[in-house]
Amino acid sequence: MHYSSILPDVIKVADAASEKVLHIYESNFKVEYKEDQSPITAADIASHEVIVQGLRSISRDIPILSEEGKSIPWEERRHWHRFWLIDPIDGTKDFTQRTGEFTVNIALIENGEPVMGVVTAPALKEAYWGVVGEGAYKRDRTGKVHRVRVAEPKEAKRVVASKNHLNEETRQFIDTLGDHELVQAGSSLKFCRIAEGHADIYPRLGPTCEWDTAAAHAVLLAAGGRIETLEGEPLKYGKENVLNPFFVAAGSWYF
Ligand SMILES: Nc1ncnc2c1ncn2[C@@H]1O[C@H](COP(=O)(O)O)[C@@H](OP(=O)(O)O)[C@H]1O
Ligand SMILES: [Mg+2]
Repeated sequence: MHYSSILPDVIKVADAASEKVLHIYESNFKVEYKEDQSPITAADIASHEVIVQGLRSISRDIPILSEEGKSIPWEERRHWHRFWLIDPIDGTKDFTQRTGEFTVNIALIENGEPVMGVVTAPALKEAYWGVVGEGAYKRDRTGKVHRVRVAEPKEAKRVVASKNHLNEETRQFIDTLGDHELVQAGSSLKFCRIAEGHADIYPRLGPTCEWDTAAAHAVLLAAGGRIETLEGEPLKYGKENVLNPFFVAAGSWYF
C-alpha cells in the first residue's frame, strides 16, 4: 500500500474533524463522564463521526478501532493485519480545562506497527504527520509546512511529562535522569514535541491505551525517534488488551 498517496486525504479528514472540534471548544459545551469516570463531550463524538466517515471514503475495507467507537471483540480484531486506530480527542481533560493542549489522532497500523500517523492540535492550530521511513512534517499556526526531526542530545536535558497524569513512578524515573528541565504537555503532543526536537524524552510509567499513542508514535518513528517498553521492546498495537505497557519515548540516541 502506498501510504504517501493517501496521506493528503487523511490530513483532510483530521482537519475536518479539528474544525468541528474547535467549533464545540469555543461554545458552551457540556461535560459528561464515562463508566471509567473519564470525561467526554460532544466534541469527542463529533470528531469520531467525521473521522469514521472520512476514512470509510478513503478505503471501505480497512477496519477502524476508535476510543469512542463500539468495542470490537478480540475474535474479530485478531484477524486484522491492517487497521485504523483513532483517538478523536486525546487530552479530553485539557479540552475541558481549556488549556488548548488536546489532539485529534489518526494512525494506520500494519502487522502491529504504526506506519502512518496524523496528529492535529485544533486550538493551537498545529498539525504533525508522518509516514514511517519517509519523514515527519509539522504544519505551524501560519500554515507553513516543514520537515521535523528529533534532536540528538548526549543526555536527556528536556523531559516531557503529562500534566494530568504525572504519577510517582514516573517521577522516580525522571529523578534518575540527572539535571534536566521538566516540560509539561497534555495529550499526544508530548511525542510531537520530541519529534520536532523541542523535548528529549517522555517516560510514561502509567496507563495509556493504544489509541492514545499510535498516531504520534508513527510521527515520532518518521522523525527518527522510538517508543520502547521498559523491557526494551517496541510498543505494539492490535493486542487483545488495548492498555499499553509502561514506556519511554525518545530519539534513537537514548536507546
Ligand atoms: N487509568 C487509566 N487507564 C487508561 N488510560 C488512561 C488512564 N489514565 C489516563 N489514561 C489515558 O491518558 C490519556 C491522557 O494522557 P495525558 O495526561 O498525557 O494527556 C487519556 O486520553 P483521553 O483524553 O483520550 O481519554 C487516557 O486514555
Ligand atoms: Mg486519549
